Amino acid sequence: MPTMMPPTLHLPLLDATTADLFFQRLLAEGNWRQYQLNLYGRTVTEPRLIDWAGAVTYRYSGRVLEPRPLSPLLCSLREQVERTLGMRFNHVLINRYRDGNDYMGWHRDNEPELGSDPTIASLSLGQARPFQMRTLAKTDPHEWLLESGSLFVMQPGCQRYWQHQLPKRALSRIPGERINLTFRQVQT
Ligand SMILES: O=C(O)CCC(=O)C(=O)O
Ligand SMILES: [Fe+2]
Repeated sequence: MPTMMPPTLHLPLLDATTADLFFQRLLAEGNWRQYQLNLYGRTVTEPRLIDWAGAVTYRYSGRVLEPRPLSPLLCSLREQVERTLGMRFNHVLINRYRDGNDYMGWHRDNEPELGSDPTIASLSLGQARPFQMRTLAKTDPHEWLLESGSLFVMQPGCQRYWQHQLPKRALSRIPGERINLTFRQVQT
């Protein structure tokens, strides 16, 4: 049976020193919020903190993320990502995982506002963490280690035919904090 791989790119974008500098500055400047979600009638606390910025409203996971200007720091990161990929992005969703207990379960980024088959560019800063993808048939996941400063790109096909997750891990393996920025193009 042939092994299918999702159409992704994984490349180094920032050196370790620069990545750490951006990590520290984002930690300090972020407007971090931990949300409560309503899951089948139960209220659960989301196992991570989030922040965002973008020129347009983005309806994400049952909430409305109002437009917010990108800080100079976020503009500079977006510019590096756009220059590297030759693409434009008008929104950035920022996830902060305090340690291995924080995670994001299996999902697709398939909100209608992202268009039918988007490219999503994901920049990792801080603690390296495994990231997994599996087909909709839930076949064995592929796994990558997303290191600080690396850019992981989910190209068209990924949100249509694959799910992804950032799994929970023992604190002994994942003691540190990670920030992830996902650059998206929200349709207007
Ligand atoms: O933290 C990550 O690497 C994944 C984040 C993600 O999947 C998302 O924001 O939709
Ligand atoms: Fe996602």
